[in-house]
Amino acid sequence: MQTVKISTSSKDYPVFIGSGAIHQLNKFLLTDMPGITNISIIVDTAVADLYLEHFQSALSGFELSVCKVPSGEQAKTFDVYYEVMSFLLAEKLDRKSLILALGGGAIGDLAGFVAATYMRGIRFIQVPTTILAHDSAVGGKVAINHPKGKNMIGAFHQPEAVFYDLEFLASLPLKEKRSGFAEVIKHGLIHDILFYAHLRDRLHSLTDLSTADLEAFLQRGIEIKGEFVSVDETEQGIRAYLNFGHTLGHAIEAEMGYGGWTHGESVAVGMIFALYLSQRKLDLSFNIDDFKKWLTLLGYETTIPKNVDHKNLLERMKQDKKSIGQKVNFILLKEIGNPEIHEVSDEEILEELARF
Ligand SMILES: NC(=O)c1ccc[n+]([C@@H]2O[C@H](COP(=O)([O-])OP(=O)(O)OC[C@H]3O[C@@H](n4cnc5c(N)ncnc54)[C@H](O)[C@@H]3O)[C@@H](O)[C@H]2O)c1
Ligand SMILES: O=C(O)C(=O)C[C@@H](O)[C@H](O)[C@H](O)COP(=O)(O)O
Ligand SMILES: [Zn+2]
Repeated sequence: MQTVKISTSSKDYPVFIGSGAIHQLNKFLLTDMPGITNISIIVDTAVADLYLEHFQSALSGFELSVCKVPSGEQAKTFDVYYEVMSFLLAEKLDRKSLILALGGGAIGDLAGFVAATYMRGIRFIQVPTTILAHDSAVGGKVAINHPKGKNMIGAFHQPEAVFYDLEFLASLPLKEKRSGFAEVIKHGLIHDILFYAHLRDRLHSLTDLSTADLEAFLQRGIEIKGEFVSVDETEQGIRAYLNFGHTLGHAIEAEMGYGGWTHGESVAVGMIFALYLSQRKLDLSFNIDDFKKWLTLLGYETTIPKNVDHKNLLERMKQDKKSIGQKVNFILLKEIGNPEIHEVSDEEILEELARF
């Protein structure tokens, strides 16, 4: 098992990565988190069917309750948030209680936001079950969506630890593997040209990946994420680089109706768009056609669907959290591994969307 240490201004915590990682959780709770009164597991129904029994059998000596929520983006709604809050109150969680988020990024984001706001903040642990969650479980961004925009209601609240048991990943459908790998590729593009080159070299299919490769890719992704978060926990500056591909990506997700396209599928298209803008505005030297061919081989879409209205996308991008005074800011690349934030005018965005 590997451990990556995440160090932020509000908290330091470990990310345990490897097969069987959840079997270390009980010991961690007993030795590193004294005084826990009771624990609530927040889990989506699909993950519960697959893994809840197995997960619960790894825990003993605690008063446990289980709160099941819908799977996918349906979990990140105000109604579900309210239901979970009501559940925790009924279960009498207090300020010494613990929340365990068992699931993908949607569950981590929801449960983390619940933990951040229940009685003004209680402790939680991330137990990610998707590839994508190598990103979402680390760094403390927690949120639910608003119909007007992704993650519009949220907080920064770091977990006490992350237990990333790679055995969970075996049951992931291909679509979800693809979604997760978009963020792995993002981590390479924004920060580590050698890692990106290594991914290009090794990743020809998402179905025949060796466990060793998968583990190494996820660990490197987590390390890169940790580097940004440790310098800039609350996104005053360079943390925004982790948003590469998300300006358009989030607009696509919201415009298509949350869950229509997965987060990673939308981010992949958003990254291609940001690469075109990077060529236009920063003279990025990079073969985008070749990149698109690679993504196509891996099964990604490489442009927005024909029926999506460009003006609607622009309006959504104006509500992105990086937009200031209705001016849209994109994360662009000067070169691979070297991101910058740049304002892009409405005219430039619409022109590039028309060409896209
Ligand atoms: N907080 C952050 O820093 C951050 C970073 C990236 C993404 N996100 C958020 O994460 C969410 C996407 O995360 P996700 O892709 O993990 O989504 P998810 O939690 O919706 O999981 C995707 C689907 O896979 C299923 N699933 C989960 N684990 C499984 C398993 N082991 N086997 C089979 N099926 C499984 C779920 O039930 C769901 O249907 C988005 O809401 C995105 O905004 C947050
Ligand atoms: O951790 C971050 O910072 C990121 O931007 C990581 C993204 O992959 C993630 O999707 C995040 O939730 C987006 O944040 P938002 O602030 O744009 O909602
Ligand atoms: Zn993301």
